[in-house]
Amino acid sequence: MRFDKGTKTYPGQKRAALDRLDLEITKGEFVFLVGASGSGKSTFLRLILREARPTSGHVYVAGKEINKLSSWKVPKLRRQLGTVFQDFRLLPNKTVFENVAYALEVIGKPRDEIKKLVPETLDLVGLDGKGHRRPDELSGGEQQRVAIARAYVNRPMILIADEPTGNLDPSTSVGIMKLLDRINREDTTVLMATHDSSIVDQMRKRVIELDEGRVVRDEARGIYGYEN
Ligand SMILES: Nc1ncnc2c1ncn2[C@@H]1O[C@H](COP(=O)(O)OP(=O)(O)OP(=O)(O)O)[C@@H](O)[C@H]1O
Repeated sequence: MRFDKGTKTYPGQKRAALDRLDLEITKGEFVFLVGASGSGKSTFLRLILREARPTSGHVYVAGKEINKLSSWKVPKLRRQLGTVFQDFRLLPNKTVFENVAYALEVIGKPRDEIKKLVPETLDLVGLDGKGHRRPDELSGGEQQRVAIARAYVNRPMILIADEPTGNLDPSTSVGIMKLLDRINREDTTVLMATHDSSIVDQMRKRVIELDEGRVVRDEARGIYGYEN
């Protein structure tokens, strides 16, 4: 993924939420996106997901220029991007198995493949034997594992995680990070926006810090590096 002077100014705003960003994230990297509230992290992720479009400059994701992609091709792009959020976003009336299977049903995967892929992925995230439960019968950490399974079941090129440990206690968060690290080792790019300084300090991965829409720090094995 690459930003070439990628800029986003929201309608009616004077200041750009992202200001001429130049950076590249290559396949298989693990990247933390940090920065104070309002620094532009969500806007960065929204451009990649094409939930927003750059006002100027270029953003390339999975070899495509985001702004040139016709809207009917957007679902195909999003299939290559798994997403995980702070608030899990599971379907409450579906079981764990159904939540994960749903991600494959909507893209038209055949039933026999779904039957194979879902248990495999639940196993990978440490939820084997819990497929029949509903989200309210799981701990927060387990619910986040379901969300990760759902994001990963289709083996996306990039996993985007927006504050995935934001609702979890520190030891549960460590378990979630081990899982994201494992997924990264399978050659999936992981891009994680976070305010969790202890996680960033423990992992020592690439850290990109934004401030007022600009990159103010980009370190290969960085730390969180600023006060919340
Ligand atoms: N829809 C919008 N309309 C106008 N301005 C917006 C919109 N969304 C974000 N902004 C502005 O763009 C800037 C960047 O916001 P953004 O949400 O990307 O920050 P963030 O780093 O994700 O913050 P947080 O850590 O609080 O989620 C802020 O100044 C914000 O007020």
